Amino acid sequence: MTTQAQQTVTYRNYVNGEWVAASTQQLDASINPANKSEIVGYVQKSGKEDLDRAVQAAKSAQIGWRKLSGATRGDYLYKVADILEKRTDEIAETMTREMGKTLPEAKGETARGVAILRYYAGEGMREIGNVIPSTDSEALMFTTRVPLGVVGVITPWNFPVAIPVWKIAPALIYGNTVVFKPAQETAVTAAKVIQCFAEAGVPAGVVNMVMGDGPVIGHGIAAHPGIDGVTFTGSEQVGKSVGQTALARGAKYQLEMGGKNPVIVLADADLDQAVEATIIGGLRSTGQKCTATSRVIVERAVYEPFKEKLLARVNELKIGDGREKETWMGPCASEKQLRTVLHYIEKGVEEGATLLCGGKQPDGEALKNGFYVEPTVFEHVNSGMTIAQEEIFGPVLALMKVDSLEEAIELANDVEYGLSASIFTKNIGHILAFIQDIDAGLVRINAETAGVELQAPFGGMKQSSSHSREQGRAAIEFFTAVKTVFIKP
Ligand SMILES: NC(=O)C1=CN([C@@H]2O[C@H](COP(=O)(O)OP(=O)(O)OC[C@H]3O[C@@H](n4cnc5c(N)ncnc54)[C@H](O)[C@@H]3O)[C@@H](O)[C@H]2O)C=CC1
Ligand SMILES: O=C(O)CCC(=O)C(=O)O
Repeated sequence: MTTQAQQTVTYRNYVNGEWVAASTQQLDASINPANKSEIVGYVQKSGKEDLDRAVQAAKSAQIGWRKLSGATRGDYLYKVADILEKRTDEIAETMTREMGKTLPEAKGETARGVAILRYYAGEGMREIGNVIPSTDSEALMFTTRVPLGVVGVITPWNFPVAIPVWKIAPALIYGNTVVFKPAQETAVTAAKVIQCFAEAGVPAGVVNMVMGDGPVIGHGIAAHPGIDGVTFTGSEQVGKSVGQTALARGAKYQLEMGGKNPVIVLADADLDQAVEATIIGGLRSTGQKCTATSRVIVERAVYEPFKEKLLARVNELKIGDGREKETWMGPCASEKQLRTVLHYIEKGVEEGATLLCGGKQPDGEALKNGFYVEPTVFEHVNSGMTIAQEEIFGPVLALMKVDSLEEAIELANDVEYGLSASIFTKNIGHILAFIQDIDAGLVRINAETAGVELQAPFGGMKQSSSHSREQGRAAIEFFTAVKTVFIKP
């Protein structure tokens, strides 16, 4: 019989084409949030010296990588995609064990990583500039694009495959080299993604991974003079400090941060469709998506039937280990996240909202060792309450009642964030008003607030992002700089 000690692997940093232990000789255990006594793997707790080596490797590899044709860089990404695709089941299983989302969700995310790699592989063959008529009739004027140089990639734990891939793939295709710092909570999954780059033969130094704590390696990336651009996804507080640190030394930065995403349900909505989208948008991945539905704003005429249908569906959801077939919703990704969610639930009750269902850790022998929380629905929530304003990042929905579309949009916009927003209605006039007036980077009609597509721009308004966009062709704006060229015979 194999023991856990025999099975538990130690994952190393990837620097200059080699798997290396951190100079600190310190490790963290990455644990399974569905069963906190299960160690998924040991990961490096690196120091500044490890980061310096990775930056040096990325710098040395940069010119060689930039000088390859886009098509050749694309061929490497196609190879990475093929390898990731072959390893989908294994990597998805690791993701579920390491951060708790259900296996079908983890498989879907890994498949999305494959599709993103292929999308950006093709990008190596697409145009990178425009010809602009010069006022000099003998001259040729055009724009072209060049890479930034070395890009630092700082990612969270909620999409441990998709987010790193949607940052690393465009960075590489446009000719940058990368220093990647994954969230420590999901560093095993990240290491498996980087194994795919290594196995595909991506040249040494082009992709480097340094695991470690945010304030050490994450901050170190933002502050490092050898890093030309920093792309970050995570909390608003950390994002802003990353942005300020990068700006202070004149580096380019891009931040994707929180959301407080509303769904509006109008009186003429298909209520079954709206309920299903609210459940999926709000509670899939245990509500741990920046695009998750958090506020549910319902017109008075349909409030009661909507609430009844919603509660009936929520009460059916099966909580459990994401590896089990019957499980609909897994645990929170970490103890810290569980504490945050419970804190917000407590705050909701304290501030006078009415708890309709959930609100606590579920009972049951099978669940007592994991970071589980019940899907939770509040009503009588007003905009002044903390649960109506702050990002919870957990399976918590706040119901709010309104009398008109205008009131609904006003309420929806009454937060600091502006990432995604949905409306359920059949009225074209209401749809057009919503598209026009809602403060959100992703505007969704008769669809859940989550559900990002890789070929379209992704990003938010207000405090949700640094006003930049990721994914699709929009990625070229961050990962390259424009040169305007004027040629005269
Ligand atoms: N927009 C999104 O997709 C995400 C939002 N969040 C929000 O953030 C809250 C806290 O989650 P955390 O994991 O603590 O997020 P976080 O913002 O602390 O972590 C995100 C990444 O930043 C790194 N980091 C941490 N401190 C840093 C620093 N001082 N300088 C540079 N990098 C640093 C982390 O190691 C991780 O790689 C959640 O409750 C949720 O509200 C969390 C994850 C993803
Ligand atoms: O909804 C999605 O698929 C992406 C969400 C996201 O980027 C995030 O939560 O960080």
